Amino acid sequence: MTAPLFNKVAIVGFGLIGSSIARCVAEYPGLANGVICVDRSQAVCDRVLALGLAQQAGTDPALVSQCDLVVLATPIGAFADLGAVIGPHLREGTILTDVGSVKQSVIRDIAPHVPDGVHFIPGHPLAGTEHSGPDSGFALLFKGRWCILTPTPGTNQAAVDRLSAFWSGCGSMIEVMEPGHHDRVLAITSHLPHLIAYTIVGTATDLEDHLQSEVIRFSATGFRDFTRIAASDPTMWRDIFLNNREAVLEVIQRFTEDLTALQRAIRWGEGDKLHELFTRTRAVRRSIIDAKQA
Ligand SMILES: NC(=O)C1=CN([C@@H]2O[C@H](COP(=O)(O)OP(=O)(O)OC[C@H]3O[C@@H](n4cnc5c(N)ncnc54)[C@H](O)[C@@H]3O)[C@@H](O)[C@H]2O)C=CC1
Ligand SMILES: O=C(O)C(=O)Cc1ccc(O)cc1
Repeated sequence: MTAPLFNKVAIVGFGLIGSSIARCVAEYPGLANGVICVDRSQAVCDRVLALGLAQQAGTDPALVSQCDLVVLATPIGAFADLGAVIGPHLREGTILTDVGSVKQSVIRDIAPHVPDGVHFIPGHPLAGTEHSGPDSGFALLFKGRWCILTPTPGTNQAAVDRLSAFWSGCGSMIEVMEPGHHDRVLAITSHLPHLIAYTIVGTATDLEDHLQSEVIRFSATGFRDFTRIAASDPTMWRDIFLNNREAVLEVIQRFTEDLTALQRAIRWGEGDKLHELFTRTRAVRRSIIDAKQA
């Protein structure tokens, strides 16, 4: 039998994503011999042990010194402090990665704390839900989903290959990308849609208060889909918007211009304009579904 890719994996921040990775390690052979949980919440550590998701769990960052793969999976606002407390405990040869939704800020916050001989490879699985905490994870979360790695120039290629193999073993497809490009792509495909969902649900709730009406009670499927996204973790999303500020502001500007053009088309009864856009967007949806089935 060949040895697993890693001996022990430390997962720092054991919520939806961290616990899903741990479940992959438990369920899929060849990834690692064991998992150590590091979480600032003792209640989370107790729950992780009760669920049998790690062999050891605690709040002490020094636990990472036993591991050859360390995955940071807290909200990204915690990364700068976390880098400072974890850095001194990393062993030479260890791969340090993360799952944060923004990549340039993560590199800014973590890289200064990475000791020589430790391979820092930022990552982002494009998979998740609106739920949080160790009970909400599941091993199939990453199956058939992209995982983007954004190594900086000079990163050891063997370490990148080893981390790629780990994510492949979790069921992901791997893409390597420049961090700034990642942040611009995610601003439009993930961050703006979440901002729109938060806005629509907020607007509808305000309207409901104002009109003393039942906007939410009679909401149709479209609105309900937005409420799912708008139920996502407030701390995580606050950190994403504050840390991908420029790219998000840029896409908000573009979106606002396009929305204004639609507003004008509705005001002036320009049905052809509306129809042409809706035809194009329907084709986009179909191409996404076709690509998934291919
Ligand atoms: N939720 C999602 O759909 C996705 C999230 N991500 C990224 O994954 C990361 C984690 O997200 P979730 O798993 O949803 O979060 P979560 O809220 O489910 O879990 C986060 C865990 O981190 C712990 N934590 C917070 N600060 C800490 C600190 N300073 N030290 C140690 N532990 C700490 C919390 O106690 C909690 O157990 C975020 O950076 C997010 O951007 C990436 C892809 C999808
Ligand atoms: O729940 C959803 O629809 C998501 O979009 C999950 C998600 C949230 C954040 C990410 O960085 C990646 C995926």
